[in-house]
Amino acid sequence: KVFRAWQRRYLSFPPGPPPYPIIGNLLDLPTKLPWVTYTKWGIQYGDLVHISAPGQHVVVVNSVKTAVELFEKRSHIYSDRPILTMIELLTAAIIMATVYGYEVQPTNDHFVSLSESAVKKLSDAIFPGAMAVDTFPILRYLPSWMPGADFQQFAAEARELTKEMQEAPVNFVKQNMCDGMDSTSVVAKLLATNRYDEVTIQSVAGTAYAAGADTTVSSLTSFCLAMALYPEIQKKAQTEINTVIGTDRLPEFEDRPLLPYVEALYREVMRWRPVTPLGVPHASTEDDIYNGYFIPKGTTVISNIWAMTRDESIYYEPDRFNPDRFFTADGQLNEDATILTFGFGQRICEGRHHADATIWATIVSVLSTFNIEKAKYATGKEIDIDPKYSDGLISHPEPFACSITPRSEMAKNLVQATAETHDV
Ligand code: HEM
Repeated sequence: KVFRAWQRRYLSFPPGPPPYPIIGNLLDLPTKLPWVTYTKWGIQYGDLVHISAPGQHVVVVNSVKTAVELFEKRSHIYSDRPILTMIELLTAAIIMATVYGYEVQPTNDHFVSLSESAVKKLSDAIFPGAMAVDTFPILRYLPSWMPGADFQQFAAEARELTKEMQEAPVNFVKQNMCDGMDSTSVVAKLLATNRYDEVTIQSVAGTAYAAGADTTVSSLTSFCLAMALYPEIQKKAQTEINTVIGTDRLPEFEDRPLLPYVEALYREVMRWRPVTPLGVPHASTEDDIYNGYFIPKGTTVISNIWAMTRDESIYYEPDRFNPDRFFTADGQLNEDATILTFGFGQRICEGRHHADATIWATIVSVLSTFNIEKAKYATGKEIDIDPKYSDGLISHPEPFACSITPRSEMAKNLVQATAETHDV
């Protein structure tokens, strides 16, 4: 105890922007694209940046090396999750396709819209500074009509959305089971065992869906964006696929080792625009000293994956989409195969193998069958793309115009068959 008191008194926190009395760095906390500000602070203050708000210590980790030191080598300390008042106000977890045996409609799907709205609410609320109520938990007791208490309204809406998102698809599965149409989906199997209560099943299924769907879509949209912006890279990958696979079948997982350029392109999609630029916050469960700095128990520890993927000592011209950076001088794939956007240590993404397989399979299938290009005005002039990304836990490219056209007979037949199935 005495030693701990000594530590607290004589060791300093890691460097960071100077705090004001009482409110700490409250006014410095960025709410828009926070990873950009954190990256600038990283350049100014170093690998580990400390910021504070009343009752809250936050440490931002800006390099892979420090992330490995804290989240992996000291995983017994840095593997908890912070309790955010705002998230508590929303109810815990979110939700939903293999899980429910439900075939999503090609457009305007009700369940998908429900979950997108609820995930967006959660995503907007998770980082320090996003919600004043996280900094001053006492604000939760403000009546909802008070000025400044609009988060109450936000929380009420999010709670309602989350509840509906969790309940609606499980009810759909129950109906299908009654009609004898579903015994294979995860939810149907869990319901059939009679071992778990329905709310638990709703939460588990919802969490898997929420964690997986939006993230994967964001990566694949970034892939389309990169292909529209870098046609020569798309061509190079297509040439590799044509040479190795030909044009009369789709690539399969067994072909993966034979397609190194596609592999590098996949790694570059995940690096160029990391879906989770600030990971998901961890929290420390013990006081710790790192490099002579004091990190108190309960600190929120943020992995600045954006900064790690912009590290110019590893990734030359980091904003350029360039799969060649993953090759050695003698043309072999290099060892940089870790996808940083899946996070670190004990809390690393549970669904990373699933995501890796889904994203790779979609990328290689699209490359083999379609051309993605900038869209054109009626005059034939190309429509410029100025790719902006959204805020929040999961960052998405904002909508952009592009043209997707079948490039092989096989693709044309596929498009025709899909159009007939969906009557479009
Ligand atoms: C591009 C796709 C994906 C990305 C970028 C992604 C990213 C992440 C990140 C950054 C974390 C937190 C890691 C950390 O705390 O350091 C995480 C956790 C998690 N992910 Fe993913 N994820 C993706 C897809 C999926 C999929 C497909 C599933 C499920 C099928 C999934 C399930 C989970 C779960 C359950 C956790 C919580 C792990 C824990 O807290 O212990 N994720 N993911």
